[in-house]
Amino acid sequence: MAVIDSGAKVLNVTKLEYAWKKGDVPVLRIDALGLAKGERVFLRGPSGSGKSTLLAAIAGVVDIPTGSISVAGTDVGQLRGGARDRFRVNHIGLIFQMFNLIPWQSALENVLMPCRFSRRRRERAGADPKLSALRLLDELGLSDPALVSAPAMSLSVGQQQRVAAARALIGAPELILADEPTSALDEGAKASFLDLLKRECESVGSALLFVSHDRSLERGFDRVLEITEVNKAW
Ligand SMILES: Nc1ncnc2c1ncn2[C@@H]1O[C@H](COP(=O)(O)OP(=O)(O)OP(=O)(O)O)[C@@H](O)[C@H]1O
Repeated sequence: MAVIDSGAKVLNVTKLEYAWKKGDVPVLRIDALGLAKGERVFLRGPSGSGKSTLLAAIAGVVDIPTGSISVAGTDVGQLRGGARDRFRVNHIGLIFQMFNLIPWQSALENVLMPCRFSRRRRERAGADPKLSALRLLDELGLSDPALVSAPAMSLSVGQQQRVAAARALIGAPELILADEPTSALDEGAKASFLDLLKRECESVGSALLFVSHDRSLERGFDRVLEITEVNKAW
């Protein structure tokens, strides 16, 4: 069980309304959604119900004309351009379906990427970020030096997924957003990856919002939310 400080919210979504095109019917209408510090929440829901759109809004990838989203006490919607990008790398770790690794860079270089762009993440990664990256990779099951130094594109899907998780976790961002990162894995690999991810979030103190339509994965989370109950637009 994660240590949850219910007084300190890492994520606060209030009266959010979002449509992909101005004038279209909104895909998201959320009155209130919050995550406490260190809390691990499983958000499930059918295909097309707005899960990925919600994560994009929280990450500040899309603009929110109505409502507010605060992450670690900052209203993401109030940040513009480069400031929003800097905020994202400082405070949020992302694990998406396609992992978004830089294919020609090594596994280790990919994990260290947030530390290159964020002094905060670098400082929070300890005296030697490289050692932290190697520790995270090791704990996520990637310890073979040949794999650690191999270009990301030469790794298997499961290995790439571990690299993406280590990259999200390095430097202990307050919030990890994971969008179906297990979709390409078999059942056994899904469960063990998820156990590792939850354990690592707990060890670095990050809250986790894990999105999936796969209900077999929801065990062991602090809270399970059904998006069709949270998202009134659905
Ligand atoms: N880039 C986009 N431009 C326009 N519409 C989009 C875009 N991305 C998603 N949508 C639409 O928004 C709605 C919600 O999609 P979203 O991807 O958020 O759902 P989801 O619950 O994550 O689905 P899945 O489980 O299949 O990934 C859908 O109707 C989808 O067609």
